[in-house]
Amino acid sequence: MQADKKIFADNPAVAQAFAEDFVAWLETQSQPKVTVSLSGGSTPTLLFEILAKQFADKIDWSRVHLFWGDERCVPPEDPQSNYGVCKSLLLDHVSIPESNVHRVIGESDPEAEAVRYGDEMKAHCELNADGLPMLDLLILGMGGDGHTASIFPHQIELLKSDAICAVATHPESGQKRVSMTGPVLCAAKKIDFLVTGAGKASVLGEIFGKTGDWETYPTSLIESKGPIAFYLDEAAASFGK
Ligand SMILES: O=C(O)[C@H](O)[C@@H](O)[C@H](O)[C@H](O)COP(=O)(O)O
Repeated sequence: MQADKKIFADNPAVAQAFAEDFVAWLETQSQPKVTVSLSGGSTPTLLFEILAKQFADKIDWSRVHLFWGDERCVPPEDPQSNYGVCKSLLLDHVSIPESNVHRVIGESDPEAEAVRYGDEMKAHCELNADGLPMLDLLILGMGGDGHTASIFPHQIELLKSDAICAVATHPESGQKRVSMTGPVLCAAKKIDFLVTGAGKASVLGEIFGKTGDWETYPTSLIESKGPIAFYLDEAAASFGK
């Protein structure tokens, strides 16, 4: 994996820096419609708050179309819902048209929703030569087991799926998720990982050093024709110490 590492003091500093870079990047995008896929979990919550508090009126939200790299198969009011968390921290505080928010319908049947969401992505994203949706920006997180989106090590074959989205299962809880698959993640024009906390350091060290079990981590195998950057706090980046 060829990736640029941007290291900041702590999670708030990562979120602030990424928010500023995101706004600056948006200004470089000349296309009328910009497609952005958000990560889930806890890491991006600070970013959502900063975008809502500091940048609500500095972004032309009418241009921004939001997707989710993965979603838990729960209704939006469930605290586990990635969309639900983003709605309460960001979407309810900015003037983004509802039609620009492409949530995974977590309360639907997972297999049917995986198909529907793939179709929605194809309808709203530019397609590459293989007919895959090409996101302008893909924001990803990484779990302590090296998973990204909801592609976990025990289902690493989802990195090669020929479906746009697939139903994944959390290895401990068994929770079903709808996740973008590897080819779609890797089709993105630009990929930014937000990874913070000491719990991610050892896996990151294996990934960047190509040591230990690095090849078993889905995050290791995310490639892109465009730039990949890791926004890290010092705790996550402490593998180099
Ligand atoms: O739905 C999800 O959980 C994710 O999208 C997942 O890939 C997440 O980014 C990582 O598990 C990191 O989660 P934390 O930010 O909570 O550490």
